[in-house]
Amino acid sequence: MDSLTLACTVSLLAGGLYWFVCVLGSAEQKGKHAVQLSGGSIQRENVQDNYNQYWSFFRRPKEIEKAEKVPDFVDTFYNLVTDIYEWGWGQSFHFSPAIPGKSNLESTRIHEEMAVDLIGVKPGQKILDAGCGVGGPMRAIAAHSGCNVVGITINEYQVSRANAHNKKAGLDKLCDVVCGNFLEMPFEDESFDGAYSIEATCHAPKLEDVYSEIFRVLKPGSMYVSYEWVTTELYRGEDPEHVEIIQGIERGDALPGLRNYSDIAEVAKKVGFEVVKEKDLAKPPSQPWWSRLKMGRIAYWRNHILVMVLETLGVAPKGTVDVHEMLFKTADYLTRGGDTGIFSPMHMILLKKPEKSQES
Ligand SMILES: C=C(CC[C@@H](C)[C@H]1CC[C@H]2C3=CC[C@H]4[C@H](C)[C@@H](O)CC[C@]4(C)[C@H]3CC[C@]12C)C(C)C
Ligand SMILES: C[S@@+](CC[C@H](N)C(=O)[O-])C[C@H]1O[C@@H](n2cnc3c(N)ncnc32)[C@H](O)[C@@H]1O
Repeated sequence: MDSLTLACTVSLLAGGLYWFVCVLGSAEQKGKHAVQLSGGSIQRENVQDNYNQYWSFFRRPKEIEKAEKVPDFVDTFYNLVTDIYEWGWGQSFHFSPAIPGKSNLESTRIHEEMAVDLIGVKPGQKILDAGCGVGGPMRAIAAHSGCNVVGITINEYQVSRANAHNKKAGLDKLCDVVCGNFLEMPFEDESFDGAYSIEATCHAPKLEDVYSEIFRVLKPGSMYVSYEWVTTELYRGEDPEHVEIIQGIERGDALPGLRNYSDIAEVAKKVGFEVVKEKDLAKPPSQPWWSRLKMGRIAYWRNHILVMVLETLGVAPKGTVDVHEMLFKTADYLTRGGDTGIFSPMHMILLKKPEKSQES
């Protein structure tokens, strides 16, 4: 082979590799690239062990029932998946109904803005994002409403990602992120003008515990909206296929147990909220939220090959392939949950903390 042919072959191979890794594998919002996949706050040599530990929770269902263990197991889960989510989905870790003619990014933003519009807050007021992830919703909501948003997440790595994104977006004056447990928040009573949570409270072992904390930190007369993960009226506990789908969703998403839609308002009333509105945003005429998962299937295969290559080369930590495979399977359970109509990730509930009565 002459030197010209060799040079051409080498540049073609290098170009192909660059295209495969950086172009095909690029992050939706340039948040993460495949070559940067990590285990969050877990040291790279411990990623595999942590993944095995995560699964062992499900081999001992009694452990999951022990409420105090859940935040740790959720934290481990987010160390394992945060980079993969950012790389393959974007900075907003939730679903939204597909909107004809709109991109995924636009539909996501519309779904987020709806949350803050519902709680009727004014620019300059302070609102809480309970379970804020890396802050995709927080930035959209701060920019749209002009409110100061304080987010809380159990995962330290997400705090660092959210802070970096906030700064880059020029929204660090409006957005603050705290690492903590939303079951016992480090905030004063009656210190927020509003609150929202997007697909996050499903991680609480008892919904009552997180709702009562949010109730405590809200000022009287202010509102809270939540997009809840629930089983719908079509779910039948005696149908083995339904049980398989729901268990698949729970295992692949670090959930201590999905609740039925009919339980949500009951819990809210029990802790003192008034229920203003309740609606499953996934129901027609909304377009399927799961179509984005279905359309992504080819990309998941490509991602899987890429993750295998990167793990073999020692670029991605050992265990990344297992985590990716878990997500791959989870995407299928979620799609089946959507297709059968037994599951919704966007059961919206709008709540109000009552004004103080004259006597009190
Ligand atoms: C609210 C939660 C998370 C919801 C979603 C943001 C995530 C649920 C399943 C995730 C994914 C599944 C398949 C992955 C794919 C195999 C990979 O190549 C790229 C990332 C995925 C698309 C990933 C992205 C995020 C999800 C859609 C829960 C945890 C309460
Ligand atoms: C699926 S993500 C959604 C994040 C964000 N709402 C979004 O839509 O991008 C769930 C979030 O809830 C947080 N979370 C779960 N359990 C928590 C707890 N006990 N305390 C604080 N945050 C928690 C996770 O750390 C994660 O940030």
